[in-house]
Amino acid sequence: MASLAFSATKTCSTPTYMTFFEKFDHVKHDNPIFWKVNFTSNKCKKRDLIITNVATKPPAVAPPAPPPPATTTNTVQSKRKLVAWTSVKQERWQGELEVEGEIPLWLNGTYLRNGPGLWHLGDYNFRHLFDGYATLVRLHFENGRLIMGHRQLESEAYKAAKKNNKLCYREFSEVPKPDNFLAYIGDMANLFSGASLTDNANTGVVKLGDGRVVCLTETIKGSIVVDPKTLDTIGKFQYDDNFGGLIHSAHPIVNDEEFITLLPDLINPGYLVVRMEPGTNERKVIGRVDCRGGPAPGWVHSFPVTEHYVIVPEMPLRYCAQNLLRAEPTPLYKFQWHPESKGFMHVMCKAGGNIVASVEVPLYVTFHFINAYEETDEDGRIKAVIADCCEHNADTTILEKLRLQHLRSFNGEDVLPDARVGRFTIPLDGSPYGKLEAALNPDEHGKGMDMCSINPAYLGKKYRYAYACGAQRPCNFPNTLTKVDLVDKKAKNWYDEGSVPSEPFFVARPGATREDDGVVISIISDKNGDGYALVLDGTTFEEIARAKFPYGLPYGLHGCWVPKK
Ligand SMILES: CC1=C[C@H](O/C=C(C)\C=C\C2=C(C)CCCC2(C)C)OC1=O
Ligand SMILES: CC(/C=C/C=O)=C\C=C\O
Ligand SMILES: [Fe+2]
Repeated sequence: MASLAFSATKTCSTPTYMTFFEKFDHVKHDNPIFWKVNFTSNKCKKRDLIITNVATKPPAVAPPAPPPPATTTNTVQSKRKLVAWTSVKQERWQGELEVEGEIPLWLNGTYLRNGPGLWHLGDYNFRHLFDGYATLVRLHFENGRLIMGHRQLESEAYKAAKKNNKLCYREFSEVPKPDNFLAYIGDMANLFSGASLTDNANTGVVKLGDGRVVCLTETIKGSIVVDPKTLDTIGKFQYDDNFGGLIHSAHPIVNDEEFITLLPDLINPGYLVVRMEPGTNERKVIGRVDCRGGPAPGWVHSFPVTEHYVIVPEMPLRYCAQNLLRAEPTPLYKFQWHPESKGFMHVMCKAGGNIVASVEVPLYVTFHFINAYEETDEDGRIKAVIADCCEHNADTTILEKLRLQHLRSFNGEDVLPDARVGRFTIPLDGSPYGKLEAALNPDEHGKGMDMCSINPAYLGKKYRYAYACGAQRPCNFPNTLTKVDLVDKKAKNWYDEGSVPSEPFFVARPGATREDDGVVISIISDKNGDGYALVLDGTTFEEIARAKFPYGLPYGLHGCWVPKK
């Protein structure tokens, strides 16, 4: 494997992590290049980042393209096209960025974002967005300054793939090819035991109440603890309980008090609702929901909670054991669409595990719930639960639209399926049906709606604002940032033509009393192949700062905030 050396030097007298020299493994398809990162100004407020190609190391085999000239300054050689859907350029990088605009001085802490950033092994290209090996990105904000870093997560799946230069574990859509029939039989056995499933925790990253930072995916074994300062992989998060099972929701509800998740039961269709306290690794049962439809539980990529309840969605897009066993992906991957099985929403009491409502709702497709809350009558009695999600109009084609080939081949056609803020109203008076309606006119956000966040202080409570990716059409992927006002039923949109923004992440100003008093952070891949961190004002949704990366980064999924201690 070729290697890459980085030297980042600076003259300013601050953190030691700013000066480093490391040798990194470099993904095969890029030329080995030495980059020198210089901070030419030692004024701590404003600095100039000059990225200079200082040397090119002759590779063992002639490179496919000539190396960039040795004297180029202020430029990074790029292919001048969107890099959101191409593998990350190298294992890791860290350095301070030049900030345009003003980062609020109160914004002190670290935004971490996880996502599938490496989609090939040698000449073999993965097919689906969700297959890539996890790339962590770190934006460390301190006194108006910004230090960026990225690094590959050292999961067993990633390490084995690098070592053997082939896929060794089952990813979202990719399955290792058995060498012979005996290996095929072994693989089937490993599938049932979970041994062949990936631990490539490429979906999200959460900060537990005890400070541990854990990367997650849909497989339980893909829970991996990382160091938020260095992005080092610390090791597996071992759950100290006997639930077994192979999968959980990719989006647990996490705050300083608890970690709640759903464990789908594929044998007796249902879900176990479990809770883990900070400082422990032991999940305890809150209760169980039996599915009302079949033949398997609905996919629970995420779920919402209110102050008193856990809402368990039973989506007609259900896990599918046959598809799990297939070597080649189906259009719905590990799932199957069962409109005849209907869709349901169940409401479980957090305290006792009893089910207080279980209603049939219109068919729906969602990855992400936004939030939920309890609606009370004049006497303060809870009469309904409201649950909002990014809803794809009960159309499953979004899963196919996230194939890399599709994402990489935008030709100006408007091919992103419509989505909306789907608002469920779940009555608690014993009525058998719940409602599902658009919370606002989807034209407000271009009929694109996914990758959402809220002010975390409003988790489970009546709230007004949601942040998400929307659409400015024509497009093949959500390409705007949108702030949705669920009371005025209006949206404010940010758009940069040809760019792909990642999930907008809200961070509240310490001491804030207004829901939208804070900033929204997103990472942008632009049409020139560059990338930058963007900070918007949470209230006006206007840009307040941006900081360009040395090179564009691949698209990423979900993030978390680690406040400065
Ligand atoms: C979204 C999203 C994709 C990514 O999924 C990763 C894996 C490996 C998922 C695997 C599976 C399912 C999606 C369904 C059931 C079985 C299993 C193979 C575990 O993680 C995400 O969050
Ligand atoms: C990127 C995405 C879903 C991610 C799941 O974690 C959906 C985009 C759709 O419009
Ligand atoms: Fe997700």
